[in-house]
Amino acid sequence: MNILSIGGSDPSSGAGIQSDIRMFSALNTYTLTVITAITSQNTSNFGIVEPVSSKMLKKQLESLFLDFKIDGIKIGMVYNSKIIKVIYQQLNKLKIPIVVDPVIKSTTGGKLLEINAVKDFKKYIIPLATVITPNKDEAEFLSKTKISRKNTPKIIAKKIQDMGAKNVVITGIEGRNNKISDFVLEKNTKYVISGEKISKINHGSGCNHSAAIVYSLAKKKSIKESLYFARKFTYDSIKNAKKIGKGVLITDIQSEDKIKEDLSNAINRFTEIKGIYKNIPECQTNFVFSKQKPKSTKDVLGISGRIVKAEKRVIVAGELKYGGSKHVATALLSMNKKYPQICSAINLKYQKTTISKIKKSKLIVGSYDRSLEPKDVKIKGSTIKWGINFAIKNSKNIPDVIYHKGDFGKEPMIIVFGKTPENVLKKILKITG
Ligand SMILES: Nc1ncnc2c1ncn2[C@@H]1O[C@H](COP(=O)(O)OP(=O)(O)O)[C@@H](O)[C@H]1O
Ligand SMILES: Cc1ncc(COP(=O)(O)O)c(N)n1
Repeated sequence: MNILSIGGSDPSSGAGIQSDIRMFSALNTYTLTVITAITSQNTSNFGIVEPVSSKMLKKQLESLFLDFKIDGIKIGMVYNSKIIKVIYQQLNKLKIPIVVDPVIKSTTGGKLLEINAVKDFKKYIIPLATVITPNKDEAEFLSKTKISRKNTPKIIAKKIQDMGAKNVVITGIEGRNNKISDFVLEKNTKYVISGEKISKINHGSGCNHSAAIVYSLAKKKSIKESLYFARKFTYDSIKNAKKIGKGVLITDIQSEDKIKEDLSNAINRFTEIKGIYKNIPECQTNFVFSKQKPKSTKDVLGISGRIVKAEKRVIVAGELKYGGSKHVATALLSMNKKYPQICSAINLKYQKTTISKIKKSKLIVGSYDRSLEPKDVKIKGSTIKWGINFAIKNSKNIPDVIYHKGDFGKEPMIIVFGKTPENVLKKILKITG
């Protein structure tokens, strides 16, 4: 998936284009970027702004539209009227989700939109928005109305919707009991997404929120699903905010989320492989991905249920959890001990046809014979560890696949290994179907 972020450069990478690259990368998404302005800022102070020329902006956009399929666009800092008009000319005919984050002032007080550009912002940028995400201050500023008992968030959101945005989210409305809420106005419905307020002053949460929304919309999720996803994503990024500079904290995403995201994407794609149900064994399938240097199955993410066969479909029963898999995770741990770069694995049904496809596809295959298993291994219940080590010892290179033909009362099995779930998936595509 390719997402385009149009916005300002923040050299401290806490917000703007650089923050978007970090966030989209954490979501496993390729980021295209068009810079509207260069800023000098850090976590304490905002310096100066140098907008790019209309010509430079137009050329950047054209070069991307000529080359890439773009699945969604995020618009952040636009700064002046000239920039606004070029963006409008280039984007107004597009039929992909566009999320507008109306950045007006930075957390550190810098001006991100010239006062005399506000009119054009309303005229040209707001109507491009599939979703617009003003925070409370920005919503009040754009609607020229203070939120009060009389002027509810709904009234203010409606004013912004009337400027042309399809869906409006007013973020960061603080409530009682340490709650922070986002008010949502879709075309025909309104709702509030509420949650716990984290007491951290941070830089980047608004950028992360709009980035996560466009990511989810580009994946064809509904507005509501995307907003819930973005809220959770942003919450995690604030929770994980770090003191990198001397001033405000910079939001970040834990790498665990990346592990989850990568595995979850691969599992979804696995379930969509045509005819894959034929490769699910009686004991069902698990797909795992470990942290670096895993010590136990607790460091291995897997499905707490299994991927199960339901007639000619496969479905994921259970959720992703560390420690969610026992058998496949144990096999992976043995493999990872010898080859630390191998962090992902899946088990598939043993079939002679699959083995011959594996051999033809030039993948490296190892195997073990459970009937040769020493008695003490059986008693200790460490069959998998013994088997994988046996197969590794007898293989000159890193095995892509290890299988065994079963034993009395034990189902034969194939395990495919790889560095990442994506890597495992590529191998599966070679040997199934
Ligand atoms: N301290 C906080 N604790 C939890 N969630 C927050 C906090 N601050 C903002 N959010 C949430 O983060 C998302 C981004 O909003 P916000 O930070 O208000 O945007 P902006 O950076 O434009 O001010 C929203 O979903 C908002 O509710
Ligand atoms: C280039 C650029 N774009 C956006 C923001 C707003 O982010 P924040 O409100 O977190 O300062 C920023 N500071 N700089």
